Amino acid sequence: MTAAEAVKTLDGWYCLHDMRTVDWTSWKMASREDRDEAIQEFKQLLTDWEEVEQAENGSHVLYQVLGHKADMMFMILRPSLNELTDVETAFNKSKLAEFLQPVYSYVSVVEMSQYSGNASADDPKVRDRLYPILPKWEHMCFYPMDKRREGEENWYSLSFKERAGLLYEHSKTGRQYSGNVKQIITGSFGFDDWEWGVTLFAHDALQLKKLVYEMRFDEVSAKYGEFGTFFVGNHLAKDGLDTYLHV
Ligand code: VOV
Repeated sequence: MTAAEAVKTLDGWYCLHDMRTVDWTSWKMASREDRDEAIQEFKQLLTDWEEVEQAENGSHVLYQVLGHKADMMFMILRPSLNELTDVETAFNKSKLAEFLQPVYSYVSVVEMSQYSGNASADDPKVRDRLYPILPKWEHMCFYPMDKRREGEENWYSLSFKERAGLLYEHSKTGRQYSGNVKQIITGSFGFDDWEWGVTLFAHDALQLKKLVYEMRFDEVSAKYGEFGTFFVGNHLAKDGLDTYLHV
């Protein structure tokens, strides 16, 4: 059997998803001054990140996660892995981070696969996909995924044409959610434990469930999709931090 052809990808900003739980016990035990200092310092960090976003050198969002898996979910985009590491390290050195436990992280890069023609990185629409300013919509969902390679169900031995056809069907389902769900697909081959990260934003949380459910029936997901841990949360704006961290 001849090898199937790999699809070419366009790759944009590097991406870190960083999930933390809050150690509420030690947060409550800290003095009021220490808590205030931690919040102020964190807000300053967010202000610095906002400047990066305004200069279109990266983007970030913060969500408050439901359930025990995490409390805070950051998604941070930067032009290089080095800059992403600098952001992570600066945050880890902050006072607030002393009260947070890292519980999950995911490293990837914004990706567009070239199944339907050759998109150019000079096209402004393509640039917006590769270097997205993340939406600050009410809800966000993140999960990693693989494409199966087991017996007859091996994505990586399908021809280019077969994969392109399946992804075309996939995109038709996705497009029905245009305006209601925004997806950002990040590739993580060689970077993390799964092959892609899926990040979805919605104004109405139910739209996330409806889209992911409907896609389960698309052949590409039904036959070839394998999924990791799901995280879902509500947008946490800078001016909501005092309320969130008030004890
Ligand atoms: C919100 C809707 C939505 C829309 C419009 C959409 C469209 C598209 C298009 C046009 C393309 C192909 C070109 C490209 O842009 O890369 C893709 C590609 C991809 N998708 Fe998608 N997808 C959506 C949504 C969407 C979801 C919800 C998922 C998770 C699957 C699920 O079952 O839980 C997903 C996954 C992917 C992946 C992993 C890839 C890369 C596949 C590869 O082998 O390279 N995707 N997707």
